[in-house]
Amino acid sequence: MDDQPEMKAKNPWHRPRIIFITVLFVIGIVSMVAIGVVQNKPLHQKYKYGIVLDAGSSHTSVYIYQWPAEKENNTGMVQQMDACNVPGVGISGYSTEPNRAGDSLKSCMDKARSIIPNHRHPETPVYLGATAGMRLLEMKNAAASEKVLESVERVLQTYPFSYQGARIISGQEEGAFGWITVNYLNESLRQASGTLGALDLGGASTQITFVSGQKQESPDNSIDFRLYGHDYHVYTHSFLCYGKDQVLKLSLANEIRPVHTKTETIVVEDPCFHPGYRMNKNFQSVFNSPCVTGLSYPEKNFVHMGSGNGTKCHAAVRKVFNDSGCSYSICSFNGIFQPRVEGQFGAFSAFFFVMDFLNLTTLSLDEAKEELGKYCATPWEIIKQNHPNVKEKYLAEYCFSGTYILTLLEDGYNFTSHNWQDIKFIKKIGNSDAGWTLGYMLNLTNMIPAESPDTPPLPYGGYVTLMVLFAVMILLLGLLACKVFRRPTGSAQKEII
Ligand SMILES: Nc1ccn([C@@H]2O[C@H](COP(=O)(O)OP(=O)(O)O)[C@@H](O)[C@H]2O)c(=O)n1
Ligand SMILES: [Ca+2]
Repeated sequence: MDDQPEMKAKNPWHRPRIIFITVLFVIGIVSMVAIGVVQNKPLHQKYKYGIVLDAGSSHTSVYIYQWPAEKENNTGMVQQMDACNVPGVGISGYSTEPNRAGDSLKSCMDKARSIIPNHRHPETPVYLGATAGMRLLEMKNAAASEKVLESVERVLQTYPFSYQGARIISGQEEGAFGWITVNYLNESLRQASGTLGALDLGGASTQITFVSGQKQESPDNSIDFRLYGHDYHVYTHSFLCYGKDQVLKLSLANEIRPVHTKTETIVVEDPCFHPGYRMNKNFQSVFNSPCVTGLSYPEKNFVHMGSGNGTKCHAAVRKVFNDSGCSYSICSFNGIFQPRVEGQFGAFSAFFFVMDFLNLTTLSLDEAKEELGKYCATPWEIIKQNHPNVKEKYLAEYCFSGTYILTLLEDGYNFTSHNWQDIKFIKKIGNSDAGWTLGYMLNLTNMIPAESPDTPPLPYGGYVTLMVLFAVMILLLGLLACKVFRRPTGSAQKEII
């Protein structure tokens, strides 16, 4: 026993052996980490793509989505890669020359073809969903709406993608998919609580959709979802004709009716347009919609004259809501069942565009009303000077649109100054626009499973961090062991010397 240290000290291979073992040990650890990292990270992130065309009443937008090829069932994975606004009017605007509807989509579809990698084209689904503009055209002229859909279908089929159909979606689908979109993007679908209600304002319809704990009294307004293992009872309603462009017609028609017979030159004084605003318009532009009934003298013109009075505008806009005749315990308007609004809401599309233009998105309800009153009373000349780059047709309508939005939310949906702060006016969540298109695609590609998908217990980043930590720990322990192992040898050598 006593001569053992002496034997070790005399062995000339002892030191190189320790070095050799240590080097092997370090190489082993480094290799382990490297293999772990390489094995678990795809060298090139592979993406898949999907295209949805939102054929709205006022215009068409083409949305391109992308997601990592291997993770399509995880929430938050699908993101908007690009959005393209089709030039010109919405497809329902081509009812008299349907072929132009398809042609109008070409510039945005060419762009989609150029930005999606070629090898992915054949597997990239393309969906077109048409909303309230086409619903109205179908009511007015079913043959024309059919021709428009055929025209867009013909053009979409000429692209190298996987064409999946062009159809008019229902108001209920529009509301439900808008709700899915905002909650998918908000990542609230994994936790059963705290979903975001969805408020969508278009040109020809508006949708309200939210999870309600109250009794659903009307089956038409109730949808049950099972998503990622959670059940949701969702209230939804779409008001056809209550998009901002159709309500402008409805409210103008209300102003025209009492005056049109009295005089030869018909002057319609409108509190929702600025003082000094004066425009010749024809009846056709107001009474050409199935939303506006009653009077029709297409040949007649009228002078649309602004008087800029917020209070009177509010009173005029209120007239488009029918508050009598609710056959349920509680209604929004026009006899439609709606439980009390609950929770946080995301208000997007024209809700956002208008409120953002008017700088009202962060104000309280009372402040918003006051600011809007001042804006409406501002002379038209000054408004034009302040916004030289905004098209006059759109600029002229913001007082009306802002008043309609506040009236719809307060008098229609029954929001109050107490829960006004629960409405968040949003355009995007992350990089993706809020709207029905993403939810529509997620549903049609089965990317939202009913049950929660199995996921690795650790995300990739956590896995790598743990591997590195363990490797460093083993390395340190190894070095420590070497040191301990060498110490008695060193002391024994000293003793011998
Ligand atoms: N930058 C923009 C884009 C659209 N908009 C308006 O947002 C609305 C979009 O409606 P839409 O074309 O989706 O119509 P729906 O079919 O959804 O009713 C229209 O009233 C547009 O005028 C806006 O105010 N500002
Ligand atoms: Ca829309």
